[in-house]
Amino acid sequence: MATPHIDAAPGDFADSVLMPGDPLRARYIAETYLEDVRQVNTVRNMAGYTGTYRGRAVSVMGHGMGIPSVSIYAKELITEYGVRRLIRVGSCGAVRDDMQVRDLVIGLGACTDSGVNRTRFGGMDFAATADFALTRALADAAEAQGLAARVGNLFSADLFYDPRPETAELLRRYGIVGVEMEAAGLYGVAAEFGARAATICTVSDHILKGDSLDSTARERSFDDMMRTALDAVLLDDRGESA
Ligand SMILES: O=P(O)(O)O[C@H]1O[C@H](CO)[C@@H](O)[C@H]1O
Ligand SMILES: O=c1cc[nH]c(=O)[nH]1
Repeated sequence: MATPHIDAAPGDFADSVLMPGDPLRARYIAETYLEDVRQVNTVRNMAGYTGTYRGRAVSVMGHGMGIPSVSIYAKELITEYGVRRLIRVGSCGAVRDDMQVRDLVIGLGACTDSGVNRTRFGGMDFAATADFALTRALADAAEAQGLAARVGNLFSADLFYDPRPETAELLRRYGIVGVEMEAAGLYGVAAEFGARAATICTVSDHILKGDSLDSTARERSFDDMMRTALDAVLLDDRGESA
């Protein structure tokens, strides 16, 4: 049944959904990697598509920017459309000395300055962690393609433009592998509503070194990440049926 934010019909989404922040990245993934693809969401131009990848039904849909936005879409996909697996395919900033633009990172956990998980978790600190098997499938899929992917803690920021000059250095000291804006919220939604979630990101900029990719590159050049996420769905299927 349609929601205020998704006008798809029941059954329009596959059980596994890749979710970039950018709906145009969703369109690129659908048009480049899926067969028999059709658009299943149009509301607010938050494009959603369903097709097949190597014969398996997969959906891809944008989730917008920030935890409030991803929380709406993830919740509705899980509770109204029966989605069981959500893989965020994002961009992120790097802070570590040993990282650079285009590195791949997988978010085993996600720290945050957002209060949403305390709100949902009775005022206590919720450890926002990805689904282990799905995370392992992402790591295995990257390795199978010969790609190096760093697995670790993300930082999901409420503010893209953080006014605190000390934040990036603090995150560097704690070994944060990527600064983005949604994973901690996505993991909280998945825990609340009983689904499985994971995150893979491509480094789009280095916050301390000052390197940065342009918007076109962020929309349509993260193919290693996209293929890794799609292959991870297939690998995860094998784990679930074992
Ligand atoms: O490129 P996406 O997936 O949107 O991810 C990152 O980019 C946006 C900020 O530019 C935020 O959504 C952040 O999480
Ligand atoms: O949220 C984001 C995404 C990319 N780079 C950042 O610094 N933050």
